[in-house]
Amino acid sequence: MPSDMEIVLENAGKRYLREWIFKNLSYTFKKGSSYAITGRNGSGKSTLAAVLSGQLIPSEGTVKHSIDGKVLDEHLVYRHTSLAAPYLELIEEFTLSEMVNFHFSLKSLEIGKSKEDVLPFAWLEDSAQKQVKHLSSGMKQRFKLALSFLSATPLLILDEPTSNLDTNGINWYLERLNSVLQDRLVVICSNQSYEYEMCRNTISIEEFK
Ligand SMILES: Nc1ncnc2c1ncn2[C@@H]1O[C@H](COP(=O)(O)OP(=O)(O)OP(=O)(O)O)[C@@H](O)[C@H]1O
Repeated sequence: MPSDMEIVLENAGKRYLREWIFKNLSYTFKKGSSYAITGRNGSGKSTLAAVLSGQLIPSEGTVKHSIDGKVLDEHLVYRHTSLAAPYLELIEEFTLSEMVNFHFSLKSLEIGKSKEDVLPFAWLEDSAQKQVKHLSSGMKQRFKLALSFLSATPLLILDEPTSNLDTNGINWYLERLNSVLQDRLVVICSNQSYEYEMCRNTISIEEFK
């Protein structure tokens, strides 16, 4: 079972040049709970996801990640985080098998899973020798989600999780999401209620302008 992750934001704000994307955000994110970050296009959902994943540092205020009660060095947050998003690319030249091997040389697999389980989990077992660049957009999204779902990280952030997925893919996503909600801290950035309606908490980023 992944460790216990907590993220505490205190008066956090992020600005690009003169534009404040969000301000005065104080919030605690806890393991075993799930959080939807909602808001219109361009409102700052992905920016907040980048702060939560340790990729961006707030322009004001603080963000503190801790694992099992110990505060993490901000440079180490990425090791404990899985982020799946349409704008994050995989290594396009790799075959899917190579991508699985590479990804899980950096991250541990969920207990009870092996690398051989990853492609069947994503319904991609027939594409093991295909290059990532030759996947369809929906296949690629399932692959990205599968790598995140199966990584034993306490923090799982999904930005626009069902983009490019068809109805079967959306049901696939909902089932797999359900199975990780209890054990991890899950954050979903979305405008589509069906993607996040199982989340216990909703943060409307537009309230923090
Ligand atoms: N690196 C950057 N430099 C300057 N502005 C940026 C940068 N990254 C994002 N922005 C701006 O920050 C604002 C919020 O963008 P963000 O991608 O976080 O929104 P979003 O809510 O995720 O949007 P969408 O629903 O369209 O994905 C936008 O105005 C965007 O142009």
